Amino acid sequence: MTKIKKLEIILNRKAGNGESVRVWKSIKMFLKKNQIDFQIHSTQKNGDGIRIAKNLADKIDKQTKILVLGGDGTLNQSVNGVKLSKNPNTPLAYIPAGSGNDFSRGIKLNHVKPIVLLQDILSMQEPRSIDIGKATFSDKTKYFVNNIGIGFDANTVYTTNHSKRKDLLNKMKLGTLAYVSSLIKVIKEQGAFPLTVTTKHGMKKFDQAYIVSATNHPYFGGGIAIDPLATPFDGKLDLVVVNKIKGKTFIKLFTKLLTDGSHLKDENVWHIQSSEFTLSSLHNEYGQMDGEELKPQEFDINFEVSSHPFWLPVEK
Ligand SMILES: Nc1ncnc2c1ncn2[C@@H]1O[C@H](COP(=O)(O)OP(=O)(O)OP(=O)(O)O)[C@@H](O)[C@H]1O
Repeated sequence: MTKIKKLEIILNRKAGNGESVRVWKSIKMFLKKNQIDFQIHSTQKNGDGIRIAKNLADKIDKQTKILVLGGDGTLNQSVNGVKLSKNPNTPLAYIPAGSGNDFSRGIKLNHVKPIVLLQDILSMQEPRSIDIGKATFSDKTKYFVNNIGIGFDANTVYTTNHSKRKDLLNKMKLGTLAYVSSLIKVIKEQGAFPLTVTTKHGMKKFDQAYIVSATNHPYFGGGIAIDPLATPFDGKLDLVVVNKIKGKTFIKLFTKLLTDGSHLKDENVWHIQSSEFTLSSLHNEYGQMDGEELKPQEFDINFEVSSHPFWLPVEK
């Protein structure tokens, strides 16, 4: 194993309802045993990941690697922090320790044990480039590793986060139950909304959009393959728009979504792959980015595919 000088570790101790602390204990033991120098930077609140990653990337040297230990939200913040720094192409290493871990699933690293992943990360000489999304809002630019959703999935994220029972169910290791009970509420409450998609080939209008996902890889919501055809290695983003449907048609489509992915062929689903497109909805809707809430708003977002170097042993 090539010796690196130091690991700067961004740790979210709240990620994965304690999973990150469990993973961190085993990693710490390995680092101490192998006399690898490290410094830990714990996030204390939302937004800390951006600040810490920016500060670290501002003064990074060649023998130091930044390692992110947390869930998709912590990785999102770390990528955005690096992009704001003086060295926006600073590679990031990542060990998933969240609840959903959709990014690691999307790059097919979710079955790799943390210590095995750490050994690969330490020995890598060159980082690998992986697609990420770049979203330009009217007032800001944000990068995302998984997806940005408007409507149904975003409403589910919002409803779960604001559910009074969430903390209790999480403590009882029943987080999925919180998600399912939110899902039932959202199915009842989420309405259709108008959406305009603009690509280099023209404009498409939807009067009854219901699920809208601009995605870098197949997964949202902790392993639901909204877009089985998406890959973070093709230099494109995918867009899936599902129209509002009811009753048996909805159940049939939902079953396809949760089982064999054939929903993409359904007449109520529209799917494109493109390096750039714009989404516009003049309707107050919930939004989510990598599982984190975007406050309800009228969306007007330009999407472009981008990429970032990662210390991650991925195969295309
Ligand atoms: N010390 C802290 N206390 C409370 N919240 C924190 C703290 N540190 C970070 N956060 C916030 O915790 C949230 C969740 O983090 P993260 O997404 O990494 O974990 P997760 O939700 O368990 O994983 P996943 O997104 O993969 O499901 C993020 O919004 C992050 O800003």
